[in-house]
Amino acid sequence: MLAKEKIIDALKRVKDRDLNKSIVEIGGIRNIKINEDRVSLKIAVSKMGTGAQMELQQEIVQIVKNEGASSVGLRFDQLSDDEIEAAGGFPKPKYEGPALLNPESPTTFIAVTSGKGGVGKSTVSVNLATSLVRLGKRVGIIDADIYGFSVPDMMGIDERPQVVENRILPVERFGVKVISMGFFVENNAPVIWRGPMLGKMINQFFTDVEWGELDYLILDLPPGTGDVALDIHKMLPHSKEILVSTPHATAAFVAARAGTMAIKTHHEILGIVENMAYFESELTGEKEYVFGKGGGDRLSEELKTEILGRIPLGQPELDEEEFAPSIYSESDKIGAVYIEIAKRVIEKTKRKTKA
Ligand SMILES: Nc1ncnc2c1ncn2[C@@H]1O[C@H](COP(=O)(O)OP(=O)(O)OP(=O)(O)O)[C@@H](O)[C@H]1O
Repeated sequence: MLAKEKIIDALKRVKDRDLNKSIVEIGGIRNIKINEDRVSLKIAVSKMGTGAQMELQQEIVQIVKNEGASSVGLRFDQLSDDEIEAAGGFPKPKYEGPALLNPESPTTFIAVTSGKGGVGKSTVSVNLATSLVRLGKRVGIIDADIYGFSVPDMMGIDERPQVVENRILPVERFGVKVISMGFFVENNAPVIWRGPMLGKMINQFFTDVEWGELDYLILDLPPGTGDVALDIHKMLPHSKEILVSTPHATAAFVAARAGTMAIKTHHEILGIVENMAYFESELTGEKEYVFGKGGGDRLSEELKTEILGRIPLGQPELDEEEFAPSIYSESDKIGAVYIEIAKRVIEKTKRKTKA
């Protein structure tokens, strides 16, 4: 008579093909009967009716025969969902896409969007990027606003990215690694970009650009809620969003639509930046609400998100050396507002970024 324990012991080596765990360990041995040298088994697996199950069957029969059985009767059973979970569940498929898009990557993606053009989305994108760098973060920016690639001009970038061994090296400015669609079109000519083409291009930015390690990748997206914006939303399932709006009621109303899209695509909205919020008189310090008041607050109520900051009207002081028309310096009043916004962004995304 064969010993049950010995057979179970031998079966410990056999692994459930999909859980990659020993069938004995996960409670797969449902029944084992021995009659002289004949063995009858019932074994539960995580997935029935697969090619892997056939293979498993042959392995088990062989092992039991090696233990001295003259015949082996084998039936299969399905492990319950609870048993599968208790066994640690199915291992995650190995990620094979670009490193930057790996959900496990420490990079936080922040898409900066607006309901309509001209509200300062690109200005906010570049100043958020430089402020994050000033706070010690590693930052990249993708200028994907196909209606006008303004990021290079705003940051005072004249050069084009170099290509080394088929890898695109982003242009570095103020410590920010910059890639703009504008780098790759002739004379910044307006192009008719269709969704798939744009998607391909952006995808290439993830695969072919040598970003190195980044804490934040800021995306300056086209305004509005068109197909293009929607495609990008879908392409970056774990991206967070910042909405830029002015205090004007209509601007806030259209921004709400962009916010609704973020919610639909399950993107977390980090908050709202209310740009051109007021004009502060240098003489009296009085605030003048040139574009009205309250748009941002209403938007924040509607989308149940906070206002990350309110940027007053005002141009950066031009530094002849740096010539970057839209970058506020650290000593600038508006630059300081951006630093506060960047701090709040870091605070809200802490879990994901490396210390
Ligand atoms: N707080 C501000 N005070 C004064 N001017 C500003 C402010 N923010 C942005 N601007 C100016 O407003 C104009 C539009 O800004 P920007 O290009 O950033 O907007 P946008 O929303 O990205 O527009 P588009 O979608 O058309 O590219 C620019 O000339 C910019 O310099």
